[in-house]
Amino acid sequence: MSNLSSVPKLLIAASGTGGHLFPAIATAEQLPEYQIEWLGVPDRLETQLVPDRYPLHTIPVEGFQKRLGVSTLVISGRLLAAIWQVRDLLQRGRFQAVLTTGGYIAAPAIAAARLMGLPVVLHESNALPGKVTRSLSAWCSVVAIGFAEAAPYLPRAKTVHVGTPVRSQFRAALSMITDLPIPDNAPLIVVVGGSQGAVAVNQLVRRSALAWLDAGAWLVHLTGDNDPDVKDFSHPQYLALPFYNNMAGLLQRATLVISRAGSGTLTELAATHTPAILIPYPYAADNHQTYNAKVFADAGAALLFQQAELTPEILQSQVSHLLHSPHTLQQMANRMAQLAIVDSAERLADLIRQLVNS
Ligand SMILES: CC(=O)N[C@H]1[C@@H](OP(=O)(O)OP(=O)(O)OC[C@H]2O[C@@H](n3ccc(=O)[nH]c3=O)[C@H](O)[C@@H]2O)O[C@H](CO)[C@@H](O)[C@@H]1O
Repeated sequence: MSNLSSVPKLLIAASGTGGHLFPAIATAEQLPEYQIEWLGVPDRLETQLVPDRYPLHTIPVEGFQKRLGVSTLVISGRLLAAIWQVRDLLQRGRFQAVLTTGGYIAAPAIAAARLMGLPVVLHESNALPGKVTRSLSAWCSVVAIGFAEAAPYLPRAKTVHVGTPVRSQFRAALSMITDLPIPDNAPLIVVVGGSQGAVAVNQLVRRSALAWLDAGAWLVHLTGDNDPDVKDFSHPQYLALPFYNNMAGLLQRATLVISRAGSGTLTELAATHTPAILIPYPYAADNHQTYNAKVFADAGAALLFQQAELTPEILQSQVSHLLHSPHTLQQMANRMAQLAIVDSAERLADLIRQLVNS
């Protein structure tokens, strides 16, 4: 029988969106010799994705955001209480290290681990690191970065460029999209708005799509489930879905993707070598999606348009032009492939092993 006390234990603090959870799950899968437990927030996506795989502990952390009527004293009190809870969890569970992917859950996780002298790896997937990463990076043993461009924003941290881990569906032999009736040779445009959908992109696409469809393309439009006008457009070659699971198969089959510029989707586009038109979410914190998109545009893998400057006419003509330019699309696909870091999950897992064993 194995001696449980010799099994290294890792606490993963990752919460919120697919962009924070998928890289952490992919890394956990590369650490089969570890006993892993998860720290998240009640009612967030982790409560659906994690409990089947790892024990999930939750603490309420949304209260750290400065809001009208909530004093700094109250916020500090909540943060201290959360640090205390995490410290208790780390102590009772005899964890040896912490991995976090940023966001509000990262603050108490990093503080508690460092107070106990445990190594902490913070993974930052965006080209412009988030506020929590910028303020707490110096406390972490290592900040693993998805984009090399993030390093100059973290001058006091030890950074290692590992890329961003993708879900296992992107790492296996890619599956086909047999559940969608798309003819084999038809050009396919896919629209993705991040894990929540993007209403403004949806409106632009519906006003531009007819020309692409009439020219023979098919369109899979992942609308999210907050779009009130989703029934406003229909066409035999147009499929609108609130969410789709087999993203690896879909992105690989796509001729061109129109997307927001979240780091998760960008990393997946690189993994499947799929050319893209990127429309950064204009209200993302510190406009970080523009920084992500610029990395891909500067590399020649994608075209970048700010939402404010993009009319349906411009989008329609840009897409039509690309669909008639197979050579340009192939070049963009090649540039996408050059941006992919296929062993990112292994690199991040190795970083954790090195710290725990040092
Ligand atoms: C609005 C906002 O601030 N979003 C941020 C959020 O990303 P958010 O999670 O919203 O967006 P990402 O592009 O990073 O990830 C979306 C994920 O959802 C998946 N998906 C999407 C649609 C669908 O139908 N099926 C599906 O599986 C995508 O394949 C991808 O894996 O955290 C990321 C990581 O910090 C940031 O880079 C993003 O800027």
